[in-house]
Amino acid sequence: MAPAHTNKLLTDVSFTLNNGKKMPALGLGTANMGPHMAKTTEAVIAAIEAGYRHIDTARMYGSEEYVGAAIKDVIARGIVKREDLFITTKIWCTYFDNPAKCLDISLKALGLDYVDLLLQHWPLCMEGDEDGNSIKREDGTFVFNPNGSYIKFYQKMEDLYRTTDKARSLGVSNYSNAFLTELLKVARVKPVVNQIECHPRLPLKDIVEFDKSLDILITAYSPLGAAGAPNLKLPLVQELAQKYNVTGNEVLASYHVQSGRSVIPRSVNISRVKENIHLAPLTAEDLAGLDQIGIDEPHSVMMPEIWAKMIGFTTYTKSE
Ligand SMILES: NC(=O)C1=CN([C@@H]2O[C@H](COP(=O)(O)OP(=O)(O)OC[C@H]3O[C@@H](n4cnc5c(N)ncnc54)[C@H](OP(=O)(O)O)[C@@H]3O)[C@@H](O)[C@H]2O)C=CC1
Ligand SMILES: O=C[C@H](O)[C@@H](O)[C@@H](O)[C@H](O)C(=O)O
Repeated sequence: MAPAHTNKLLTDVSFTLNNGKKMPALGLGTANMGPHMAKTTEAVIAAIEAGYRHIDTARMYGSEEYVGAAIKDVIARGIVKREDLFITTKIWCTYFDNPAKCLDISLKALGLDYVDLLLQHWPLCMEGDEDGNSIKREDGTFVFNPNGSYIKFYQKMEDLYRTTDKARSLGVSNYSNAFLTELLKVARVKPVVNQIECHPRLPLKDIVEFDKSLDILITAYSPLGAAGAPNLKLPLVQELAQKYNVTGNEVLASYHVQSGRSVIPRSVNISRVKENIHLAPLTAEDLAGLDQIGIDEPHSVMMPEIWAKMIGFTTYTKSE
């Protein structure tokens, strides 16, 4: 008989941030919903009913309105109180000069007075249209602002954090060690989180170890390898799922949680959202085996190569 997974649930684990606040380890991602956007509300409601307390969104995703509708519903039905939830949103790169405007739009869309965590989405400054959308060239590439500074962008977010009650914690996303080092030379508010692409094919050990040494929590995005969930096909993931009687999704989430990282898988499939909540008791050997996949052949699924180069991701190879 297959050994049972632990009775411990991913939804029961939380981490203490460097400002003393707690962050639930498992969050639901809401990016790239495309034609499934309308299902976001249902997915977030299902997640909260199943015990998730952490939802990840961003102005750039267009999902905040749908997340907001779900929050309104679960609070109205008495399932949770606002203070039980941990809501993250992100300032898009076109608002580098005015993050306050972006946050106000986000809060209105979410129907909230504050978010629990506000992230700088990328350490990049982009040209935008009047709605804050990135301007793209005909070939699909983004137009960067040559005079924009990612550090000044973060400092404006610090002002927002220090002078309003609209963000309970401040963090960054897609920061390499070189960019974080430069930021920390002048930051008055140390980021609590660095949200990065991280999974067995891109373990980014250098960033994971550096951020840990600074007490900056990693949140792992694209844990399944993004659209089509290609990481579920990794033989070691399948082997560990069988060994611990869990799903591949649970192995890929437990890989982070057992290593002290939060993780934000996305799904609009309600049964997947509800069922993939068991913590697999992965051993140090299992974790090292999963890391080794991407140490041998690092592979990003999300980060455009040109962006990676601009922001100092030296271990990066190429997108699929
Ligand atoms: N800070 C940043 O720059 C970034 C942040 N993020 C955040 O991280 C979150 C997660 O990353 P994301 O890139 O969305 O991708 P994930 O790695 O979470 O993969 C999501 C995809 O996997 C599919 N999937 C899940 N389980 C299965 C299964 N058992 N079988 C088949 N397919 C499956 C989902 O389909 P289905 O819905 O049908 O289950 C969905 O298409 C984002 O939603 C966002 O919140 C992501 C990218 C960049
Ligand atoms: O092409 C760029 C990338 O897709 C970028 O837009 C996303 O990774 C985004 O940051 C997200 O959070 O989903």
